[in-house]
Amino acid sequence: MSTILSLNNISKRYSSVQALDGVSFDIPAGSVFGILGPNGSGKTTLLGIVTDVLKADAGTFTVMDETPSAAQRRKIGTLLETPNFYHYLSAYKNLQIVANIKQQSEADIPRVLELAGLTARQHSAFKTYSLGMKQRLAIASAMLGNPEVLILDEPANGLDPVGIAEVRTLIRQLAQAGKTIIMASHLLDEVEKVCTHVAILRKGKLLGSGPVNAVLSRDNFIEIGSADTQALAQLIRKHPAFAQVLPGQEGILQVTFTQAIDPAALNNWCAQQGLWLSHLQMSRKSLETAFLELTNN
Ligand SMILES: Nc1ncnc2c1ncn2[C@@H]1O[C@H](COP(=O)(O)OP(=O)(O)OP(=O)(O)O)[C@@H](O)[C@H]1O
Repeated sequence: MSTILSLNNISKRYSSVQALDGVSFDIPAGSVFGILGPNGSGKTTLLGIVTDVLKADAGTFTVMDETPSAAQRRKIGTLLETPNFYHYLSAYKNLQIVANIKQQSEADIPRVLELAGLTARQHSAFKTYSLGMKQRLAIASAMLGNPEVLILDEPANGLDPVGIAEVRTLIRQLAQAGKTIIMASHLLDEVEKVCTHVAILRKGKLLGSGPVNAVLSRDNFIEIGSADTQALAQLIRKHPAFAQVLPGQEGILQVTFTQAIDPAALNNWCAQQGLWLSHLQMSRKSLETAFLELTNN
């Protein structure tokens, strides 16, 4: 997978506040990349820098392996704050205005309305829209010109649960169509549900980045048990991916491996070595637990 955006040691200070402190990570093409962190962790500042609204004090970034240029910026659609749509005008008319401001062809309007699932209501006044429809229209406006990359700041903010679900579906559809989505969020749940990758920020510092599963649930272990716990403990140490074994309750062993382990394959391997498992269970530290551990020092 190639890289859409690569950040190298980005720092930014506002008088007494170090909003970003040497942040580096890569965003793979085709990912739904969540920038996750509590309020004030520097997410909006980071998005501001990569969209050229703000200037970093130090550090560099590349877009599609090149120093950012005007041509590349056109490949990025951004939605950093809710656009001021005209309440009495229809979705279509509002998009005409946006297209004219952004100097983009009005011919693209039907396509983005269709993407956002708003074709049937395109001639209704904006004020008659639900919260979810309003946000979908905002995303549609960012998609004018068919950019490869879409940057969204807190796309679920202020929405009701129905609206959140609608926006989530739209983001998934855009990702399926091959777009890279970069979104800031302070909601772990949101990131877990739509993102493939994540970078976690706290007080301007990067705590970790990579595929959601790798960053947020590193402590996967498997619980195993058999009639002869001693023999099992000895055997499991010989497994090619063995990392650690800890005694659990009632003769159950908690085993961690150096790589992802398929439970069926593990069961099969034990049987081949002459030991039958009476207990086998995957145990994954919840994303929530892992996230809290990461963010609370
Ligand atoms: N223009 C500014 N002047 C001074 N301090 C600022 C300015 N903009 C942001 N900050 C501070 O920089 C830090 C990072 O802010 P930023 O908005 O990037 O965080 P965030 O993670 O996006 O938070 P939120 O979700 O609340 O917007 C915060 O402490 C904030 O108060």
